[in-house]
Amino acid sequence: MATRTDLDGRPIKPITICMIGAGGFIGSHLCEKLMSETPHKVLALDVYNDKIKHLLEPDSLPWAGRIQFHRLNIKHDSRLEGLIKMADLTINLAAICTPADYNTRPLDTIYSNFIDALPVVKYCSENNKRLIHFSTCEVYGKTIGSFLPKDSPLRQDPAYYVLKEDTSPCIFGSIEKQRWSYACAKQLIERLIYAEGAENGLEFTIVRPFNWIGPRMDFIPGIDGPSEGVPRVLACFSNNLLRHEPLKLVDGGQSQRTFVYIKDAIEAVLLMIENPDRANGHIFNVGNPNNEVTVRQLAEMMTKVYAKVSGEPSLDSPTVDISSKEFYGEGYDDSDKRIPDMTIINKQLGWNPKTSLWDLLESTLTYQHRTYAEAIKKSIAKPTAS
Ligand SMILES: NC(=O)c1ccc[n+]([C@@H]2O[C@H](COP(=O)([O-])OP(=O)(O)OC[C@H]3O[C@@H](n4cnc5c(N)ncnc54)[C@H](O)[C@@H]3O)[C@@H](O)[C@H]2O)c1
Ligand SMILES: O=c1ccn([C@@H]2O[C@H](COP(=O)(O)OP(=O)(O)O[C@H]3OC[C@@H](O)[C@H](O)[C@H]3O)[C@@H](O)[C@H]2O)c(=O)[nH]1
Repeated sequence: MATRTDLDGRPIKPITICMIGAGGFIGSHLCEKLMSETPHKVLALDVYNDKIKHLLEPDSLPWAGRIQFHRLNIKHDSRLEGLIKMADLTINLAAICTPADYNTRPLDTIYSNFIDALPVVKYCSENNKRLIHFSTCEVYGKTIGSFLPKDSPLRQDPAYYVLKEDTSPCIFGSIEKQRWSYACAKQLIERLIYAEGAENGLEFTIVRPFNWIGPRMDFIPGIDGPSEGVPRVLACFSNNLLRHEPLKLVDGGQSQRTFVYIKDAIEAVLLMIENPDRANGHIFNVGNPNNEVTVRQLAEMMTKVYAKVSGEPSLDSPTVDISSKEFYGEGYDDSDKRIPDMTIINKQLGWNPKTSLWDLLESTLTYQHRTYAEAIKKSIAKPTAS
């Protein structure tokens, strides 16, 4: 491998990374990138390894020896501190992060996103280890603009909706709207990490992902996940398309999101890993402000793209409306709009997303079709046990 240099032209020294939650969607892509393009070592911690099996076996892989899987639950495992001590950098991805859980399992959500992250922060701080912690764009909550009258011209003014790391407030709903249990827990762990930096000198970077999507995201209910499970929107809509069912639009699909391709976003994380002087002490939005759609538009686009990649015609009525109460249950609420400001990440790391929404959906739905279409056909054909 040719000598790699950082953004300031200095050679990059190989490091050891303790990656917690390495077996998830983002972790699997980050491990893949680190193995194929860098000399770094990864201690991969998770309760599952299905999504990184292809990187762990067989032993003849070119990166064998550079990635080591440790099956552990950070809630109760005394090996955690030792593994953090062995590494130069810890990346914490572990979390419950599917909205269907926030209002139905608020205790698990708060424990996972705040309490379980505490020892990770503590061990990094006490052992002078650098930490990259995954937070979320949900810490912004709702936009200021959403509180303006519907016909206010100010709603069109970016000052009322663009989300900036250092100036935007965090606006959540009332306590009974348990949707915000996740965002609030993430906000508090961000504040704790920031305080560890300020008072005890912890070297940290906080990442706020804005709807990263791509292959291996979540699960397809009944195929590689529980049949009653509700994953995030990409997997929900993929599941509907694979089963030739209408896509369900929660409360009419009016909420807006910006989607970024996982492979673009992983480039940003690699820049953070390899440019500590530029990344330490910062909170970074990582998203694609150019890929904004309403959820309804996302459904329409996915329907078109899926017809193209599968060669199967779409339904006459491809979508159906459903109330949030019916879909998610009591206590659901939603972020209205999420446009990331890119000033800080541009200035510090020179990063910009590249992939359009159409292109990222095309490669992702090609993957979904190739991975799941046969299994779904078989599961539908199989008579159900009586
Ligand atoms: N994907 C996105 O767009 C997005 C957006 C905002 C924030 N995030 C944040 O990024 C991080 C990773 O998200 P993801 O999309 O890869 O989710 P994911 O659910 O695919 O990955 C999380 C991984 O953490 C593991 N994990 C959870 N609790 C654990 C524990 N106690 N011990 C060991 N492992 C544990 C899970 O098994 C899973 O493999 C999360 O913190 C999430 O909140 C992701
Ligand atoms: O089948 C579905 C699923 C979801 N939706 C809607 O689609 C939108 C996006 O839903 P997602 O499940 O992807 O989750 P959200 O964007 O609301 O939150 C996510 O954002 C950032 C991360 O922290 C988390 O991964 C998650 O909380 C929501 O408005 C939701 O109500 C549907 O209309 N139909």
